[in-house]
Amino acid sequence: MILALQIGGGTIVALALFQLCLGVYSSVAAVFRERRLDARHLQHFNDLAQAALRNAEVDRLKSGTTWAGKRKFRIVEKRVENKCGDICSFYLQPHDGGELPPFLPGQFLTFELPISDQPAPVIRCYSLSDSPSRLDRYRVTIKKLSPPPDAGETVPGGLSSTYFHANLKEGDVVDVQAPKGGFVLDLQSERPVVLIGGGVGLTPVLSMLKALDDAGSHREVHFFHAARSGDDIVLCDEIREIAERRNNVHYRVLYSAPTDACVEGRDYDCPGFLTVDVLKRYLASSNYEFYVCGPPQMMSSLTEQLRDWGVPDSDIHFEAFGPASVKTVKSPASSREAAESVQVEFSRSGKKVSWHEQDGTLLDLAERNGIRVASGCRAGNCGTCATALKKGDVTYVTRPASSPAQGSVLMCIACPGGNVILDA
Ligand SMILES: NC(=O)C1=CN([C@@H]2O[C@H](COP(=O)(O)OP(=O)(O)OC[C@H]3O[C@@H](n4cnc5c(N)ncnc54)[C@H](OP(=O)(O)O)[C@@H]3O)[C@@H](O)[C@H]2O)C=CC1
Repeated sequence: MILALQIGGGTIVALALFQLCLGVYSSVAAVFRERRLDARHLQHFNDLAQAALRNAEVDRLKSGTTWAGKRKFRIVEKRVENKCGDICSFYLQPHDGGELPPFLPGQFLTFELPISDQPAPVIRCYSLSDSPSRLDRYRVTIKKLSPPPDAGETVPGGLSSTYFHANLKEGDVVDVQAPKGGFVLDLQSERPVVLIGGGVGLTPVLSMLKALDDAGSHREVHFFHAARSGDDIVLCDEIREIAERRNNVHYRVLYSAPTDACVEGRDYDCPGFLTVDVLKRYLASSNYEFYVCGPPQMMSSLTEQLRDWGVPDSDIHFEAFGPASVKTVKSPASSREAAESVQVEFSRSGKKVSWHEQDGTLLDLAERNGIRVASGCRAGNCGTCATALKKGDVTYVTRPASSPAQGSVLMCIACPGGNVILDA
């Protein structure tokens, strides 16, 4: 009921704002038409009206008119996206038949999956890969993670991605938390933007591109899409369709291991890895906003190279799920003697343990000592591992996607800054 009222209220506010902007735009347009002023002025007012709408929408989303906790969604379509068959899109609609709140481009959904043999629901985050303006269904695009080729049979594949691919089918219902995440495109900016997607990491940046397209943005956009070959690449037709329609959007594909069937110049633009040297071939300068999502090695090397090229940190936006791969902050202990340790007390479990730099994050330390802490993305995005800090300070090894509640810390990306007591 509250949810329905919230959504209804949000929709009414958005509609009222839309009508207001439309009214202002129409009357200004009429005046300009009468006075026979040129089309550039009309375009300017059109842009202003659109910007006002975008700002209102961003404010509404930031204020959180979505849903609390988990909500049931039905898988209405499952679509294999690549030749290898290891990447599938899942289209989701609310099982309650209610409204689908919009999201910010780049955000993700958090799933709670009842995987058999697991002591508790498995929590995983997947980026939304479609346009934020689509209010009929959400889409996530998931790669089935296989064990490394030389791992033998002892190492399992990705727990959650295997569950999605092998167990979930059209008609099934899943528990989903509302869209969240701080890796979002700044829709208010007018600066040129570079969107970089490596492998299935293209999903959040594809959503960003679609948001710009839907908004009719005139921003200069360069989309770089890195994949192994034509067998692995996904959703490129959707990007190509936008790039062909819009002069301001430029699309380049890189294959690191093209097969014999891949033709350079037709299927892809460059062989090899995406590096800053490649970017320099296509970009006039480093003065762009960069949004990067891909495999950890690519994220680390590319963000480092961008910094060396002189791109300020404020213009480098990235996201990685999984153990922190792009370090933005020095671990507190890196400035200390390796032998020095601090005491970590897990008060609820009644355990006190020493922490050294090699112990990693507080979540790693807790798990190694048999302390169960619910966790999801392990990258400071989903907030599942937020735990009350009763005493002491922590330092984050990567930027948290959003600040945890006052007095809580995200254990998956936190290291102790001295002796600490945690409510775990
Ligand atoms: N919101 C998020 O945070 C999301 C994150 N992801 C992450 O994106 C990643 C995508 O994985 P996957 O699809 O398997 O990607 P791939 O392993 O297929 O990698 C994509 C491309 O990047 C290349 N690459 C590897 N290392 C580098 C490097 N150092 N510099 C430049 N390019 C490099 C690969 O080359 P080669 O393989 O030939 O070495 C390949 O061509 C996953 O780690 C996933 O967790 C995915 C979705 C959403």
